Amino acid sequence: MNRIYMIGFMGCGKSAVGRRLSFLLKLPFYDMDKEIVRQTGKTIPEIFEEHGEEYFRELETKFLQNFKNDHCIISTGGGVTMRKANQKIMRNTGLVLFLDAPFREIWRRIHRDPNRPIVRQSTREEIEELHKARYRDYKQTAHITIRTEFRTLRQITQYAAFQVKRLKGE
Ligand SMILES: Nc1ncnc2c1ncn2[C@@H]1O[C@H](COP(=O)(O)OP(=O)(O)OP(=O)(O)O)[C@@H](O)[C@H]1O
Ligand SMILES: O=C(O)C1=C[C@@H](O)[C@@H](O)[C@H](O)C1
Ligand SMILES: [Mg+2]
Repeated sequence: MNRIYMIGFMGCGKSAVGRRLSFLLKLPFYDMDKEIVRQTGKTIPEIFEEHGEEYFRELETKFLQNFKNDHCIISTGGGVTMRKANQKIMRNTGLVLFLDAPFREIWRRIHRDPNRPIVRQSTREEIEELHKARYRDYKQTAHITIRTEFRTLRQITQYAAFQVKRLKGE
């Protein structure tokens, strides 16, 4: 299959870059978190509160297993690489693009957002640890890593499009 997956920590720019890339490459765009909210009829905080994180992780895996569309861009949830099964599905069904943003920038973007259960329940130090702990999985899962510091959304999107075309041999 021929998908493009955007991976990376919360707030790294997956949705913003994914949307722009979808215009540039003329591919439909999907946001995994939004699809899960649509399918369950619950918000992410509600899913975490009512069923716990493991249940949410299971929904993510089910989404990846059952999603049928090809030739599209999928912005994933920040914890999607926690499961090896998810890493495998993504690498086997498309190109995986990791947006590597510095933690202080990520924190600035996410720390006040009430819709992020993991951030709401943790200190800055704990979230920084989580970022560190996940970093290797993002790197290992990705076909393409883009460092976003000092780059505008437009520059990141253009670079992403260039790398995608290069890897597809276009
Ligand atoms: N390189 C950048 N320069 C300036 N602003 C950026 C950049 N990347 C992202 N942003 C802004 O940071 C915010 C978070 O980006 P976005 O929502 O795309 O992240 P995300 O990875 O999809 O986060 P999540 O899915 O966890 O909510 C947005 O307001 C976005 O416009
Ligand atoms: O980093 C995470 O674990 C998460 C990121 C969000 O995209 C959501 O998928 C959810 O809030 C969990
Ligand atoms: Mg997003």
